[in-house]
Amino acid sequence: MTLTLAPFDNTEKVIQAAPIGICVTDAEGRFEMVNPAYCEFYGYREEELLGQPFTMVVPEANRPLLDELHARFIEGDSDMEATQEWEVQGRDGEPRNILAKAARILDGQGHAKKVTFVLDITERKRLEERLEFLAHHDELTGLLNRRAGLGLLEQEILRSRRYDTPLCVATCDLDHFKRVNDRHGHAVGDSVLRDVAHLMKDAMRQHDRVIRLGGEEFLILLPGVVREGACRAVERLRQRLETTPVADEGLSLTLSAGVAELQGDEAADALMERADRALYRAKDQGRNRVQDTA
Ligand SMILES: Nc1nc2c(ncn2[C@@H]2O[C@H](COP(=O)(O)OP(=O)(O)OP(=O)(O)O)[C@@H](O)[C@H]2O)c(=O)[nH]1
Repeated sequence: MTLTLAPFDNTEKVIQAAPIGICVTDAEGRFEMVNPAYCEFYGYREEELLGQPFTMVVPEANRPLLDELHARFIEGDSDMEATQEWEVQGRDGEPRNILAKAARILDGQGHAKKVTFVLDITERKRLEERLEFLAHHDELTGLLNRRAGLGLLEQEILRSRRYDTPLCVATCDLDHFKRVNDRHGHAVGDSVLRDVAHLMKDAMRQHDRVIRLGGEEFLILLPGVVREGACRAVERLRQRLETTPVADEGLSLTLSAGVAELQGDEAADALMERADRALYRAKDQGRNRVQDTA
């Protein structure tokens, strides 16, 4: 398609009206032209940008790399730069994401410049990151979700076999949680779950992983720990929950737990089943206790 701009050169108007950011940088990477959309996106006035190095809108750590890429593009053979994603920052310092595509152009004296087209993809990026997070985490508590947790258990089993190290699991279930919902409403129930999740993560060691299996049921993976050690750790958690009021209402909650240590060539579901059986025993025996599979 041929675009005819004659008899007048309307390029300037087209650039000014473009809804995407456009800038021209000289061989040293200084701004020579910025259009209104570019200024608006970064929160600077035109006169604040002109003559400045374009790296003023990228995080400090990336400046040397971007300077080098700019110089290489200006001196190189290719007239078009592939579309790339970058993290940038405007006047307010907030990180944003852009898609940038660039072309090399020549001025009247034959000097090479770079024209860059900038598309704001911050929202899309945030949405992608959120979807990625939600694929592996439970939205209410931020803990790993069931699918991710069971995947992790499979990995921990492989690791335990390869390095011949122990591995324990604990299935935990809040006691009489239904009463919280019934007496205080679902929103308070949600707050309780959030606080309990936070307490569980805080009470366990860094290498332990806390997973929300669903409802008021959690799974803790304790790699490198034998059954007695795992029981002690989960007992500490039980005591801590018992003595820590949760949610704005300061409610007292307790939990029951079943602990099992991986045996021989046991599969993940068999290990979980043994932990579950211990949990049922803890419930049967009056709740608010930790049972193991001995
Ligand atoms: N607020 C809230 N409640 C939930 C959520 N998921 C599950 N529940 C509730 O958790 C309750 C679980 O009840 P039960 O399975 O009877 O267990 P329990 O009352 O804790 O009794 P025991 O386990 O026998 O001690 C049900 O009322 C569910 O509706 C959630 O995400 N938010």
